Amino acid sequence: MNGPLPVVPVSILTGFLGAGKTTLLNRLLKDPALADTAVIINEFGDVSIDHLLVESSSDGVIELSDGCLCCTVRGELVDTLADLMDRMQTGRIKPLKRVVIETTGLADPAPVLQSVLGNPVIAQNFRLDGVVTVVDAVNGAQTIAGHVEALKQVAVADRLVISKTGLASKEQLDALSDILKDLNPRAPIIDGDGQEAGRAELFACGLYDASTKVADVGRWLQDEKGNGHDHDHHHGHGHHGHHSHHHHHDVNRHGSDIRSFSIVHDRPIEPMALEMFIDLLRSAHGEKLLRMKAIVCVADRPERPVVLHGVQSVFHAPERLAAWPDPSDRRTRMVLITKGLEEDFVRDLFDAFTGKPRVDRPDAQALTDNPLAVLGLKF
Ligand SMILES: Nc1nc2c(ncn2[C@@H]2O[C@H](COP(=O)(O)OP(=O)(O)OP(=O)(O)O)[C@@H](O)[C@H]2O)c(=O)[nH]1
Repeated sequence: MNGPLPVVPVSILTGFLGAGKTTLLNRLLKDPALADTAVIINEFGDVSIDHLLVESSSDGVIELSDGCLCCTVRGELVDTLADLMDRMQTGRIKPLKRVVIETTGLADPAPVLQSVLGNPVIAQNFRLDGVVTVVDAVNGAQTIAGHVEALKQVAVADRLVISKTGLASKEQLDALSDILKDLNPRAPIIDGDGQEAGRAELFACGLYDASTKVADVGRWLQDEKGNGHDHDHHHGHGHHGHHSHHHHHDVNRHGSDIRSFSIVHDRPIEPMALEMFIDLLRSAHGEKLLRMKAIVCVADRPERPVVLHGVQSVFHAPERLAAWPDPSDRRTRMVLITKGLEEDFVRDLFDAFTGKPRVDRPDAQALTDNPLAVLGLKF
């Protein structure tokens, strides 16, 4: 007869939108020491792209449905962990050595931590091993100043990984390190490009201990106690699919002007049109574009999709994949998270460049001649 299964360590990988969580995770999953790890990812938006981009040799990637882990999907996280335990106990999956939960970039980590720490059933089988927070070297300081979630993500961390160090100046890096040390004096700061960030040990933090963090962390966790998943938990992500209609908007959670939406397009897009669409969006509204993630069918090589990542005004170099992750679905999918930028505006812009005729909107030529036309400005 088998004895009880060992308690499985759970790591939380967090960090603001586009900080580099999935990139780090992909690197870490190559470490053989992380075989038998289940990865739970949670993505904003009704069209998911992340699961296509997490490279895992096994089918150990579990995607939580649309919504944010710290709000609507919190109950689903508890159910997923319970289900994993059930599958291990009944021998349907091999015993797991670790579970990694990658949160959405807007997740407030306190309720996520509380789900693992505070649920009696979960606590019998899983223990919170640590929180690894990725901070973007270029946008980090500004993001922490502008978004309370980013600040909390830093404060609760056991380890802080600075990503994109190669894109930042020494001054930027020094200033960011000072901010991080202020918010979380005990967490080691790790260079995301270094060897240490790519090894399984990054996750082995020891039992999570809120008392080693700044005093606020204990209070946040305390505040979350009693906030069960079926409560009337307010949030303000706005329009992300079927969850949004029965939720109140709470500016304290994520800001009422934050929107998440997606664009799906089923014809290949001309490279020039794509470039102009991105260029106009970025140059006119970069600061309102918190995140853009896309897998695009480009007309020059429709069999090899292009992956695009925008993080505020920074657009990373596009990547051509060798093939479609799921060959049966070659549609362009784009997920955007914006702050103070309306969905209709972005859709109109996209339609203008992809040739959808609209009588009442400027077309691509009009926009290229006069980009301000799209702003709806009248002179
Ligand atoms: N140059 C450079 N680019 C990076 C680094 N880390 C991430 N990126 C790029 O940043 C973009 C966003 O990276 P992701 O790993 O998708 O970020 P994420 O935090 O998972 O994003 P969300 O899940 O949307 O919040 C991608 O284009 C990455 O290639 C880094 O260390 N250096």
